[in-house]
Amino acid sequence: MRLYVIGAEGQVARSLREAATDAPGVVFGYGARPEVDLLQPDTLARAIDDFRPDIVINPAAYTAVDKAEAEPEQAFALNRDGARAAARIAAERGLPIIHLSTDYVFDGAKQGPYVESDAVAPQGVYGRSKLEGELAVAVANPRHIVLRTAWVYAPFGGNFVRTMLRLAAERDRLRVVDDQRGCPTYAPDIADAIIAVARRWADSGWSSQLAGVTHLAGPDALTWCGFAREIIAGSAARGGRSVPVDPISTADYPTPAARPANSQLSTVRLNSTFGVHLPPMTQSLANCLDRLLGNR
Ligand SMILES: NC(=O)C1=CN([C@@H]2O[C@H](COP(=O)(O)OP(=O)(O)OC[C@H]3O[C@@H](n4cnc5c(N)ncnc54)[C@H](O)[C@@H]3O)[C@@H](O)[C@H]2O)C=CC1
Repeated sequence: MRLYVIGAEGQVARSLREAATDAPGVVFGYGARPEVDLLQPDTLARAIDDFRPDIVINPAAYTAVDKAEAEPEQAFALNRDGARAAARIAAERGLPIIHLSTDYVFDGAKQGPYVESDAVAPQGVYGRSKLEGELAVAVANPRHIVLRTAWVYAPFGGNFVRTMLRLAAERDRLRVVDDQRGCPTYAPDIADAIIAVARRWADSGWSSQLAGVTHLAGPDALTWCGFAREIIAGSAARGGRSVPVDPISTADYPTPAARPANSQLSTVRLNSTFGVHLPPMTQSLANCLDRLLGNR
């Protein structure tokens, strides 16, 4: 099975690169800027023609949620138009595409986990651009799987876990939002899940039941404050500084982009359609902290 990944250094793309060393029977190709730039789709078309994959995977995105409010053109250029171009290039070559999207397509008003058929209502530019990307991918390529993930963290890249560890080293107390709830998702778990989804697809062949949106997120829902406390406790257990984490409200921490109060994702479809189950948050966070704090 040959998988072509757009991007190489993002949290998910780099995790796929790492997973490649432990994925028998899978040959990976990658395209990163400047050679492959989704804003110049010809570069992607050439790279795909060279590599000849069985499946294209698109984790590349404009992911700066707050900055997107000030530069919507850039967000839409990549998250909608770039996504459409990648799906079309795959479709023109008879290839399926696995595309990554976000929990921020929801408004957060629901009580409990969101399922794939729930109404979408993004609160900001980033969420709107990703939602329009989902729709554009579906129109451009009927053989698509959109995997909506959430609250992504990894031992590398810009993410909440690394920010909390840095702040804990600099400050005596942390104040973290306690009225937004979501599912932290470890990028290496996303990579394993993408490979499992691709294998399922390759082994049993395409069926239209696979198409559409599937939620791919960690099984545990927490608030940012709750997650921060887990991170600090895990860090302290590995010799890091232990600092108190005080709960604050979203109103106490205004940001340019509004975020959903609840974006917990149900993974029932991921489990039943693809047979994929992500590890518990405690296990994945421990793996991340072990890598970050040098315990392995
Ligand atoms: N980071 C998060 O918390 C969440 C991410 N997601 C989605 O998951 C996917 C993966 O996210 P991450 O790996 O965390 O993102 P990231 O921000 O770590 O990486 C983004 C990637 O996009 C690439 N990229 C940017 N502009 C490009 C261009 N013009 N051409 C080609 N590549 C370009 C970058 O080089 C980088 O590899 C994205 O679709 C994102 O929207 C969904 C929910 C939460």
